[in-house]
Amino acid sequence: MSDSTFYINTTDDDEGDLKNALARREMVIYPTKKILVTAVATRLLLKISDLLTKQERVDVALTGGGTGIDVLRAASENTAQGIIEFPRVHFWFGDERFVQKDSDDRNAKQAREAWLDSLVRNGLLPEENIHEMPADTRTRQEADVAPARTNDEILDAAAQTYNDELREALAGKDNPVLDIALFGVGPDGHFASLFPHHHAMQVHDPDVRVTGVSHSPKMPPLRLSLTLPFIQSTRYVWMVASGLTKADAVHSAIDHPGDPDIPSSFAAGRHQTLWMIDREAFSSQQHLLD
Ligand SMILES: O=C1O[C@H](COP(=O)(O)O)[C@@H](O)[C@H](O)[C@H]1O
Repeated sequence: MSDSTFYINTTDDDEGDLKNALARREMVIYPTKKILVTAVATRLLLKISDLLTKQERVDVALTGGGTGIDVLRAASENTAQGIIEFPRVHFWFGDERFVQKDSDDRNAKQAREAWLDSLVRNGLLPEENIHEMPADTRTRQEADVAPARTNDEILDAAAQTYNDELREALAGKDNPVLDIALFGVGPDGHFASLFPHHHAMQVHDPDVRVTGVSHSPKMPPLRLSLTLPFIQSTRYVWMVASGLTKADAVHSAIDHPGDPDIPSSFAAGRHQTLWMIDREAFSSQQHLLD
């Protein structure tokens, strides 16, 4: 394969049901991780700017994870930031590690350090436009010795808090959903904090936007996540993956839409479902381009 960018599938940008959304998935393959994260950051900024010409505010869910945070770092260096009226942009999170607010594990802390804090410092983004998921207000020691039932109750309350914040904030929009949601993919195929066969995958009620995730197979064990129905109500769902360790997961997600073994195979947006990956993450599907 040459060092070019490849597009697989196309979408007609029509609204459709979940089956159609899964059938209309697009994929863009970039030659390197560096080009990938720059391209995703640029696309994100341009899409926000485009949407702001048509609507009053834009709501974006950010992701944690190595590649996801690199995208935000790339956004912080991108001159296209200059075309965006950030006071009309609200940043949310697709999932969060339920740890103390100052923990380096928190996706929100990493996202702030990579990009959001610099927007606030430079007077571009109002602090109140950053909607962090709740943090664990207990000490780590207290959380470690708490009974599972207590943890579940605390997680449920935290999920309800973020659910209500989303519901109230989005209520004034013509379409009370997120506009763009960015997600990373784990080697096990998880996205957000939705892990294979985990109870958090069983939420089907579209009014339940957020769920607690206990006993996460990836550390830390307590998490919060947007639910599948809420993610699938989002207009633009963008998946980002890089590196050889993600190749099998990406392959399975694309080959087997709607497979509970691979949560990211359920990723779908109402207008667009776009996978953006680098060549290493594509290596299991190389035959499609040969
Ligand atoms: O724990 C998480 O993992 C996924 C994937 O992260 P990566 O480092 O393997 O790219 C991430 O998307 C999610 O936000 C995060 O909480």
